[in-house]
Amino acid sequence: MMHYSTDHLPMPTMIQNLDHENFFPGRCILINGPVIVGAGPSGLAVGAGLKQQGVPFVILERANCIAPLWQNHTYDRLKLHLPKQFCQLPYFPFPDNFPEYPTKYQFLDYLESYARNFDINPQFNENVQSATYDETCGLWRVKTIGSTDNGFSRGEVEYICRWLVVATGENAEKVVPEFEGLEEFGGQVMHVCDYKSGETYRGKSVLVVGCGNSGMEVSLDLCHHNAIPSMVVRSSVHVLPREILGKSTFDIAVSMMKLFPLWVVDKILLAVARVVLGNIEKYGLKRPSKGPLQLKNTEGKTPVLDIGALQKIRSGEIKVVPGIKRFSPGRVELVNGENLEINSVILATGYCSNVPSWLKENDFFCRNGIPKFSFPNGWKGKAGLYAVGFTRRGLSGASLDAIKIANDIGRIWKEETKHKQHSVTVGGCHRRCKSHC
Ligand SMILES: Cc1cc2nc3c(=O)[nH]c(=O)nc-3n(C[C@H](O)[C@H](O)[C@H](O)COP(=O)(O)OP(=O)(O)OC[C@H]3O[C@@H](n4cnc5c(N)ncnc54)[C@H](O)[C@@H]3O)c2cc1C
Ligand SMILES: NC(=O)C1=CN([C@@H]2O[C@H](COP(=O)(O)OP(=O)(O)OC[C@H]3O[C@@H](n4cnc5c(N)ncnc54)[C@H](OP(=O)(O)O)[C@@H]3O)[C@@H](O)[C@H]2O)C=CC1
Ligand SMILES: O=C(O)C(=O)Cc1c[nH]c2ccccc12
Repeated sequence: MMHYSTDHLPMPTMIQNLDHENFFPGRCILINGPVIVGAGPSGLAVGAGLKQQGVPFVILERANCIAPLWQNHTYDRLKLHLPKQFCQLPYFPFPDNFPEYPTKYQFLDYLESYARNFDINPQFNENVQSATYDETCGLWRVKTIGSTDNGFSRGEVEYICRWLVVATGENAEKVVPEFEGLEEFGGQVMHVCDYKSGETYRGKSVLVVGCGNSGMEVSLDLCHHNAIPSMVVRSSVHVLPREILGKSTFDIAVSMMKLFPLWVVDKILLAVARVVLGNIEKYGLKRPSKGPLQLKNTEGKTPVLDIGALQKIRSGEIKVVPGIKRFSPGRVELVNGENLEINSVILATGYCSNVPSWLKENDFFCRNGIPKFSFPNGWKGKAGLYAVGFTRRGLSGASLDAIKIANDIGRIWKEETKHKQHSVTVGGCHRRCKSHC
């Protein structure tokens, strides 16, 4: 049993307000405080802010660990591609000995100590199936299917709460496009979220579909393992050097954004990229018509911060190819008519939010599972609904959301519980924020 100590009593009386039509047959738990869905960096950061203010909460996580995206769905050599000061979570800095670009293992160690430091204990193996606002009682009803570590069902549970914090991320599900003939291809096909290293691809021809940061970095990793990657660039891509004269391009862009409008910063970035990288269009890497930051802001498409793939493209070790027409046994036909013999396919075709599949709400989130209002207005909805980590600003954007959300809930919590202070501390005992019904 999780233990959430709090000085505030649960509110069992509210349960009586739930109407009978919405009667739930499974276990039903009233949460005295917010329910946070997702124990990635965003959910942990909100949890830390709430802990600091003494607000009890529950984090529901479908996986059996914190930050499963980082633990289970990233490749071995991954490093953060933004400098460390843009990737640390609120109230708890990275250790001083971390390098400028921490490895994923260092980042994971940090997240573990973050959770430990704030005594955050998510409820693991709780997959949220639906969340509905019940207007009759003014509470959120969050239904989960629980499982054991071996995958056996533990049945359904309904959590009832006043505040719901959506922290399921922009990368909750892999995007797997359909391709003609892929079922006849016969070789190994995997999404990049399951790729660990190029070790098993030595000497093999691998088609990497997609040229975002994943496609580029996996192609580079394949080169390091003497595999032969061909990378599909079906439309366009912005590649920027990760550093300019030893200083982080991202850091430079952030500084420039304080002085100039976005389009000016984009023009400067592109001019500098042209000097540092040369004309990349001659390698098949057409640049989008929108600038890199404008594209990130409007469409969420992250520019590639090059860590070495471009050099391999120049040398021909990574072959850039156009879009896919169809697959056939052991081969792929491209839109330019070229036909390649390949052993495996790695789909670096991106990720998407899963919010529309479970959150029953039409006002705050768009159909693509991202809040309708962009930064800085997309963190708070109506009726106690919040969203963290959906501003297309990476970990630093998530941290900003988390601070605002924790402070907002903390403020309301303090106001509303002020008058109860005397009655709840009777006996000075700690109480759990959960009550069962
Ligand atoms: C490979 C990769 C590298 C990246 N590198 C950087 C970087 O260097 N710097 C940077 O700033 N950003 C980076 N990002 C962006 C990335 O989005 C963030 O780093 C970060 O993981 C976002 O945190 P999050 O908590 O919002 O989402 P996530 O880490 O995805 O966490 C969301 C959590 O919600 C859980 N969940 C989802 N649906 C449900 C459900 N229905 N019920 C219960 N739980 C659910 C998931 O299991 C997951 O644990 C990178 C992304 C990827 C994919
Ligand atoms: N070191 C790091 O910190 C890393 C960070 N990341 C981050 O993770 C996030 C996800 O990145 P990533 O996984 O690269 O996903 P992206 O969404 O950035 O890229 C997806 C790519 O797949 C292509 N694609 C999609 N469908 C098809 C199709 N049917 N045929 C051909 N190509 C297709 C897209 O092309 P099109 O543009 O034409 O749609 C695009 O090039 C990003 O925010 C990224 O920055 C990822 C890896 C490493
Ligand atoms: O790494 C990512 O995917 C991020 O979302 C971090 C990020 C936010 N804004 C950017 C602009 C350029 C490159 C990376 C990012």
